[in-house]
Amino acid sequence: MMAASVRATFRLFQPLRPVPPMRIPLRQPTVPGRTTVARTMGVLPLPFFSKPRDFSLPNSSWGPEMVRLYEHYNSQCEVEREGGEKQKGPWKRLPSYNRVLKYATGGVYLSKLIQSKARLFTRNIKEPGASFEYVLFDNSEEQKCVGILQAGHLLEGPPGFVHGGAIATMIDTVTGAHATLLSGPVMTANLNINYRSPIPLGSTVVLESCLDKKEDKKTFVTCKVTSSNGSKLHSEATALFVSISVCKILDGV
Ligand SMILES: CCCCCCCCCCCCCCCC(=O)SCCNC(=O)CCNC(=O)[C@H](O)C(C)(C)COP(=O)(O)OP(=O)(O)OC[C@H]1O[C@@H](n2cnc3c(N)ncnc32)[C@H](O)[C@@H]1OP(=O)(O)O
Repeated sequence: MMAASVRATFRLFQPLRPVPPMRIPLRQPTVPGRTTVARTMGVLPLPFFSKPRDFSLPNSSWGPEMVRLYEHYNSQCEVEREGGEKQKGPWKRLPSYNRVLKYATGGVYLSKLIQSKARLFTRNIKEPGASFEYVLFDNSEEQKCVGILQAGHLLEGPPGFVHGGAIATMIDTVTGAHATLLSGPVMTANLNINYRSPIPLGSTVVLESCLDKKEDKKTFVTCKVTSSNGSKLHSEATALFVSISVCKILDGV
């Protein structure tokens, strides 16, 4: 019953794609002598206006390498043309929330309607810098997605190094977000990782996901994890994502 009503609601939010945190203006520009309040104020209850936290923005726990790489890609999200005019650049920063529903159009509202405790596990350690600090950038023209990860102290596997499962999680996150952008809703069907050299805990690494090929429901991507200056290969992976319908997820697959 619950699944059916959620499914009906979710259809309104298709297709799955990122949205800016707030699409509906709270207030429209004030015209002298007239107070204008967005019409939607009467439609949506006030708590729905709270802005979700975007975890992909710099915070005080980010080290110099994390900040440097963030700035490197972020500076290419908007480029200045001759004459000073700004236009979209080749890269796009992807926002990052603590609940998957918030990625869908209108999902911020849906996320609040469904009072589930479910949270995206890469974004649920309260202490900044303790686990996965990451930001994703997408380059649709080159069909590439890059993740910059600073691996915190709670991700330890072998003493002083990052746990292989945490590395797999981040490869799945970067390739999964990339495949979603390429093909819409997908699930990981296969993830194959070769761990080449350990990642020191606390270090910043770069994950680069590239489209290999698309065949009907299948999206094949490859991923490389390298040190922040690209000199060391830490891991390489291939992944297969299979397109699914959102209704299937809501029905419990
Ligand atoms: C703003 C940003 C936007 C982005 C916004 C994203 C935000 C969010 C961020 C978080 C990102 C986290 C990303 C995590 C992503 C998961 O971690 S997903 C969780 C882990 N994965 C699972 O639990 C999947 C479990 N498996 C399944 O549900 C089903 O087996 C599958 C994978 C959906 C496939 O089932 P199906 O739809 O029935 O597919 P089926 O018809 O059997 O097969 C289709 C084709 O795929 C092939 N295939 C299926 N499975 C396999 C396999 N394992 N190996 C090889 N081939 C296979 C079949 O042979 C078939 O091939 P063809 O015959 O067509 O050539």
